[in-house]
Amino acid sequence: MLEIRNLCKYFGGIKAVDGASFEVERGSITALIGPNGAGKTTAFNCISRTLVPTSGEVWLDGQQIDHLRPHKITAKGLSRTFQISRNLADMTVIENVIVQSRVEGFSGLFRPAISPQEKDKALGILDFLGITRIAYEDGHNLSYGQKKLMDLAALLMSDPKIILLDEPAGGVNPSLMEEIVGHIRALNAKGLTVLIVEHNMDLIMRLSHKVVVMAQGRVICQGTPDIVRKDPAVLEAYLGGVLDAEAA
Ligand SMILES: Nc1ncnc2c1ncn2[C@@H]1O[C@H](COP(=O)(O)OP(=O)(O)OP(=O)(O)O)[C@@H](O)[C@H]1O
Repeated sequence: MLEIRNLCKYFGGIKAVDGASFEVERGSITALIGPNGAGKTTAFNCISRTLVPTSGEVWLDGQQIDHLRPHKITAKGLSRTFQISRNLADMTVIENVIVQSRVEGFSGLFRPAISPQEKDKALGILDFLGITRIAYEDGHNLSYGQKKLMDLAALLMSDPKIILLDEPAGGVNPSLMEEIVGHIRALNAKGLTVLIVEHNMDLIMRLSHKVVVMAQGRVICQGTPDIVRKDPAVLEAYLGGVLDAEAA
C-alpha cells in the first residue's frame, strides 16, 4: 500500500535517511524502530512531505506521492501525527480537532464557521475515542495524554486509509498507553493501515504485524516481531545497546 524506495534526506553532511526502502502492507500495523538518531522521524517527515526528500520515491496505492504538497497527500488518504501536539491552546477540543484537520489545506484555515457536518463528525470521533466529556474543554486545560488523544481525533477527521503515528505512547502513563493500544487495534480492525514510530519495545512487539528497523539512516532488517527480535544486526545496532546498558 505504501512503498518507500531508496529514500534519502541529507542535512548538509548529515545523512539522516540514507537509502531507506520498505513497504507497509495494506491492513497491517507496521512499526518503524531504531536507536536514537536512526532517521525514523526524518523518514516520517519525508513520507508526509513535511520535509522535502533529497532523493527517493514514495508510492501510495500505486501513485507516486513524493512530489505532492502535504495537504494533497492527506487528501490521498495518508495522515500523520507529530511527536509534539499541535494543540491550539485558546480553542476547545472540538474546535482543535476540526481546525487542525483543516490546517494542511491553506484555504481551510480561513474558513470561518464550523459546519454542523464537521461538528457531528468530530463528536463521533471523540465518542469513538471515549473523550466526549472533554469536547468543550479549553485546549490549555488538557493533560499531555488528552492532547495525544485529541491529535489522534484530528487525524481521523480526514478519513485516512493509512495513518502515521509518531511516538503515540511517548510520555504517557501505562493505563493511557493501554487505551491508545486499544484504539490503534480498533482502528486497524476497521481496516485502517498503521505505520508507527515508537520507542516502547513492549508495545511494538505486541502490536505490530511487521517491524522495520533503521540504523544510521538505513533499513537494516524487516520482518515479524519474532524475526526482528532475533536478528543479530538488530541486536548489535539496537537491542545490543540496551543489553549493554543493562549489563553495565
Ligand atoms: N533539521 C535537521 N537538521 C540537521 N540534522 C537533523 C535535522 N533533523 C534531524 N537531524 C539529524 O538526523 C539524524 C536522524 O534524526 P531523526 O530525528 O530522524 O532520528 P530518529 O530515529 O527519529 O531519532 P529519535 O528516536 O531520537 O527521535 C540525527 O543525527 C539528527 O540529529
